[in-house]
Amino acid sequence: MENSQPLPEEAVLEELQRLRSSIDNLDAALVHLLAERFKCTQEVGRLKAEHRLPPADPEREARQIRRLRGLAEESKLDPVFAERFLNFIIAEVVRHHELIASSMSESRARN
Ligand SMILES: O=C(O)C(=O)C[C@]1(C(=O)O)C=C[C@@H](O)C=C1
Repeated sequence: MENSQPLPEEAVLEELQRLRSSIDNLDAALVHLLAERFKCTQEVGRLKAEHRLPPADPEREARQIRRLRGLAEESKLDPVFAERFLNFIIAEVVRHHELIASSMSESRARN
């Protein structure tokens, strides 16, 4: 900020520490949320494999992206970033679904 007085060094460090402590809490929340999301998607993967449904559902993905972009805009988050982030997660989920499907089809072939 151009017109503000420089903060004394100790106060700067305290402010940095305060912000980093919030960032650490938020990062922990993100990890917990992602872990819960992956628990759900693993169940979806098993259900899809059991019923021989395709791992990816592009129409569902298009709806999710549209919805998330809208939420991002409302929250002043870059919608391009939100879309990339969701695509990154979904790509990993689809990879898990494919692994579940191939291990299920191998075990079907053995029995
Ligand atoms: O909803 C599904 O069908 C899922 O498999 C979950 C999920 C997701 O991670 O949200 C992953 C892959 C699909 O292409 C769509 C969505």
